[in-house]
Amino acid sequence: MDLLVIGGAGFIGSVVAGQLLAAGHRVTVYDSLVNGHRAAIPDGADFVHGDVLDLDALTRTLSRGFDGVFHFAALSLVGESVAEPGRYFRTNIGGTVNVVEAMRATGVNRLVFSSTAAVYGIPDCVPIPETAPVRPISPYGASKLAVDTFLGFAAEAYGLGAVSLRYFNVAGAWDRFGEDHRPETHLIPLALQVALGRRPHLAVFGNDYPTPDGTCIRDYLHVEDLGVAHQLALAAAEPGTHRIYNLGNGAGFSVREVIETARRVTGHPIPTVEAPRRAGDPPVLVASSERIREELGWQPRKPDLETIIADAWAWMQAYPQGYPDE
Ligand SMILES: NC(=O)c1ccc[n+]([C@@H]2O[C@H](COP(=O)([O-])OP(=O)(O)OC[C@H]3O[C@@H](n4cnc5c(N)ncnc54)[C@H](O)[C@@H]3O)[C@@H](O)[C@H]2O)c1
Ligand SMILES: O=c1ccn([C@@H]2O[C@H](COP(=O)(O)OP(=O)(O)O[C@H]3O[C@H](CO)[C@H](O)[C@H](O)[C@H]3O)[C@@H](O)[C@H]2O)c(=O)[nH]1
Repeated sequence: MDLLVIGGAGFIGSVVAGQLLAAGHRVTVYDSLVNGHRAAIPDGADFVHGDVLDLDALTRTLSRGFDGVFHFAALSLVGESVAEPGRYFRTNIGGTVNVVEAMRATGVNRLVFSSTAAVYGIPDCVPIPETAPVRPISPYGASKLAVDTFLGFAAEAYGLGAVSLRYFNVAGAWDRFGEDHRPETHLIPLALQVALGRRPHLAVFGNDYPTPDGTCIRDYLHVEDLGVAHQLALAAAEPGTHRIYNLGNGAGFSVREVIETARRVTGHPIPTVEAPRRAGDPPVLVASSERIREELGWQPRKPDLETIIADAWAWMQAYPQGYPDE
């Protein structure tokens, strides 16, 4: 197939683009490089340097003809979104409306969209199924929920076949592709940067949450398993239908448990300091992924936290400075 990966220079998009090429598809990456890296675009992919806010450039790109679109391009830092809601709504909602309008104008009708666990806010119960109430507590989560709502209407009005994948916490590495956000804000890569000697210590954001050790609990998912889910989702995208799937392993780990595991994997003490809570963080997020397991046969191959952290660590040791600067 001929596939467009929007945001394919980023962490998850580059893994999916690489996996699609390995599966024999033709891949074009569309990315503004605002946060991604040119060096993360897989060899063998065509590259268009463009912004999702540029409807003309998107339409020109899509008019080459594609069998499907993966849309990863977004701003995705919960804390930053609390300070800058306008920028988040413009890029995440406006950008996706442009993607869908450009698809409609060019007759491309299968889309896989990166949604998030952040749409659920503070859940009533865990693990969280797709039927749980959606009550985001950050502008980031609200922007992704608005897109999920829009995709339902677009499926009906335009005959779009859309799948929203609501990822929980993604980590790990695949092939030569790994996590290199700048600034890095995610727990696992930050812990590993401490182990590598790039940072003196790690801050633990909040120790008074209503959890057994007082720190936040998350469901960590290997990026390799997430990538496979995208291929299943594209195959399941039926014109006129919008499907939603949660993606996680169904097991929660506290911030302290993640740090303990990173200590074991790296053999480094990883010193920590206690810090205040970070704005917009729900205490517990754990996925029920029963729906995608049952309907699409998705099965994670690397569900355990130790493997996820070990793969991220191997990548970081191979590329201690991350991707080369542009
Ligand atoms: N990392 C996670 O744990 C996680 C969890 C849930 C959902 N998600 C979602 O998955 C997607 C990918 O996440 P990631 O961690 O790979 O992020 P990332 O920042 O590494 O990748 C996003 C890519 O989109 C590009 N981009 C951003 N704004 C753009 C614009 N206006 N025009 C064109 N390109 C633009 C960036 O340059 C970057 O290459 C995001 O939509 C994010 O919200 C991520
Ligand atoms: O230096 C740090 C960094 C993080 N944390 C804590 O570690 C947990 C995980 O934080 P991450 O930043 O790694 O991940 P988030 O849960 O904030 O974010 C992820 O899940 C969100 C859904 O809630 C969004 O989808 C987002 O894109 C995705 O990166 C949180 O409790 C956070 O407070 C720390 O204690 N110290």
